[in-house]
Amino acid sequence: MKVEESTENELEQSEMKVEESTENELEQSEMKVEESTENELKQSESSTVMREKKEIYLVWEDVTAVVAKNLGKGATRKLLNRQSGYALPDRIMAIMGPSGSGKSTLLDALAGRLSSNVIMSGNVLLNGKQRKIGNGSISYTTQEDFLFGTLTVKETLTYSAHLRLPSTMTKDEINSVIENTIMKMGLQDCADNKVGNWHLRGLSGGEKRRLSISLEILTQPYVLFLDEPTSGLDSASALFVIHALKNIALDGRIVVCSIHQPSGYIFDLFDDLCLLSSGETIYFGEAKLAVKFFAEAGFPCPTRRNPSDHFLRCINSDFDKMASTLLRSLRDSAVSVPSNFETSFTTEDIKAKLIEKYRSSEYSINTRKKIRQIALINVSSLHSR
Ligand SMILES: Nc1ncnc2c1ncn2[C@@H]1O[C@H](COP(=O)(O)OP(=O)(O)OP(=O)(O)O)[C@@H](O)[C@H]1O
Repeated sequence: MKVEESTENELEQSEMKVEESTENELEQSEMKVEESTENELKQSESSTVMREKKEIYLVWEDVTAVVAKNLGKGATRKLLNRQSGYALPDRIMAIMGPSGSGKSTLLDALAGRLSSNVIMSGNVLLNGKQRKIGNGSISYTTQEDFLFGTLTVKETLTYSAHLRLPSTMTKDEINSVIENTIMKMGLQDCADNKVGNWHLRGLSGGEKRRLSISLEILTQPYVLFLDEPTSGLDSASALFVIHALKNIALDGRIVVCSIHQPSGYIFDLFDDLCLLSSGETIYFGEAKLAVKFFAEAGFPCPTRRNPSDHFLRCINSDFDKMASTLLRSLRDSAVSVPSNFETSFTTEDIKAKLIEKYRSSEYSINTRKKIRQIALINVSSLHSR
């Protein structure tokens, strides 16, 4: 009897154990499925932030910006006059022009961050809609670097990433975004260096600028606006910054930056050019075709001269004073004055000719055509982030 009882007990117990363990296993496997589905969902949500490539189109048409003069007593001053253009993904655009020509104003108008005293008319549309910075689609980097001197590069990015990336992202995913950003911006060698401040030796100017840009690309905005990203940098650091921006553009983003006077190497990296003078368009189109446009307008770029130097030499009125002083001294010393457009025309004349020429040129016609074509594309709307 006892043997029978114990065998029965053992059988019962072993059956219970099997049932229990099967139940546990089932529960565990159910939990695992739930967990992995949740993880997959989270991953797909975060990969939207990490890898999303969209069709994006930025167009602006007849953008005019005006400020009141004399404390608003009627008179106004035009900062931009009927600017039209478009920017496409995978391309980097330079807004160039002499100081005060309206580069920052145009950038502000496109990014929707004009000062309250500036009145703007015309349209700026991103995928057919007006947008402002602040929803994650658009980022804007100013000339100044606002960074904490006591944090390292990695710490700076980590703080910002945890504050700005979606809460659905796991720690590992956030870390991978940070690592990718560090690689993309070439900050690997200084990732553990402190930013530095007035009493703490830290990053170089170029590294600081690349870190500032890194903070903006963490959230993978569709459009990046940068105001003079190379100002104050030596030529190698400036080239590094523009190279990094070009790589960001090639990731399916639109990159538009104002730049004062790029070196030949840097100019060659730009796909598109918007050349301004006194708020007027001198040229808008492919950067490499600008030399052809200037030649067609009667102001060919001398061989072996940096095109951007030539363009600014033609439209920067500051050269007039220098040219007239030089001419006077040549005449006084009875030296024959060389005859070229630089001595035959004032920059005001050259500017007027170029503005006129551009308005009736194929470049201007093509720009309008392209803007109309873009308006007809049924682009998907962008997510606000
Ligand atoms: N909010 C404003 N109120 C009044 N005038 C303004 C305002 N913003 C810009 N301006 C004027 O508009 C002109 C163009 O300024 P903007 O900053 O766009 O030029 P820029 O080409 O970027 O010059 P820089 O290369 O020197 O930065 C300047 O004469 C400037 O004083």
